[in-house]
Amino acid sequence: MKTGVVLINLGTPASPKAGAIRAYLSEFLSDPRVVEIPSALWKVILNGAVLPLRPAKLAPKYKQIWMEEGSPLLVYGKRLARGVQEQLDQNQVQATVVLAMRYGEPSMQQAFDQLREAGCERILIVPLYPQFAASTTATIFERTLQLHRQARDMPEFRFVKRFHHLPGYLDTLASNVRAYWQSHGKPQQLLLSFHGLPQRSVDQGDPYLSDCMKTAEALQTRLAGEGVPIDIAFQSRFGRAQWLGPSTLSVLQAYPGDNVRHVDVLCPGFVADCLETLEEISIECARAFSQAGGEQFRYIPCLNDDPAWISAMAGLVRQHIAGWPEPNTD
Ligand SMILES: C=CC1=C(C)c2cc3[nH]c(cc4nc(cc5[nH]c(cc1n2)c(C)c5CCC(=O)O)C(CCC(=O)O)=C4C)c(C)c3C=C
Ligand SMILES: [Fe+2]
Ligand SMILES: [Fe+2]
Repeated sequence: MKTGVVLINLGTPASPKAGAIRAYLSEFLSDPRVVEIPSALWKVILNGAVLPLRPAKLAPKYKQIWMEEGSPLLVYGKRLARGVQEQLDQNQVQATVVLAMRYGEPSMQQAFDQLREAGCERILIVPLYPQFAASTTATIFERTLQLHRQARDMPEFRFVKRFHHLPGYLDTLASNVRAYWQSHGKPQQLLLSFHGLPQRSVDQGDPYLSDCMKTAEALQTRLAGEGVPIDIAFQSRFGRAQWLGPSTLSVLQAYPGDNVRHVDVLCPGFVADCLETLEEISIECARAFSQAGGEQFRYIPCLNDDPAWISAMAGLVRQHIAGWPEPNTD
């Protein structure tokens, strides 16, 4: 019985131009799991203000972070999928690994077509989000079934809900921070910045905040011997509703007033660098910190294509596909 593995991240525009950004944002922000205000009202705001204005503002930002091979989120995703495939092959684990994006390309539909053509009857879905949120992880689960709504014959699915507790994920993050400090020296403060979420989602039972806090505690435990204080904050607020706080920007702007002038920022909720880390944190937040009197701002990169992270992901995949019973094909 053939097994397929789909590693799925959020998605990113096909090019750093306004037209491609508009197409991507339109698909992303039309997902009712992402923006939960009444759909008739949201359609007016999305088509009347967000889609006409935001792409032009984002285009120069995407251009600044674009790599030779494409958008960083996609480039690192491809490297991760290739690395996981190599590790499974080396260990004689028979599975086909593909990368997909929830919005844009390579699409989830393309991934399922590829796995169906390869004859995969079991599919493991791995959202590339360590912490569960309905707006990121659940929408991938839902889309998986939606894309098979017309199917007369379906594969078996397994869904990985989250992996914030995975030792290989936490250990690699902690050892990267330690290695960074060994090469560059320690800061006065380490700030863990997670992507934000509307406060309402958490009040309604989304476990995202709790997952982020558990991740932060596990990193604090691993880095306790270093003597660097650790704070937690939430970035990338979108829209006017109240989002989880404190906001990364406000924390960074307040540090110099409290005599914290050397800060390192790590974004443990992103497994790959992207617009939110390379532009919002490394450029915008760095500038705001300096304008508030900060002296040294350093951004510690995401796990990206780190070999230890690729091994951790391959291990997670192996754990999930081991012991998956052969379906009765009689
Ligand atoms: C890591 C987890 C993420 C959560 C949780 C999340 C929630 C969330 N995001 C938006 C709106 C936007 N996010 C945007 C970019 C973006 N978001 C994530 C991850 C999470 N989002 C990533 C990895 C990226 C980067 C994509 C890239 O191309 O590099 C954007 C687009 C950029 C912008 O316009 O600022 C928006 C919009 C909402 C509303 C939300 C929860 C409700
Ligand atoms: Fe986001
Ligand atoms: Fe952002």
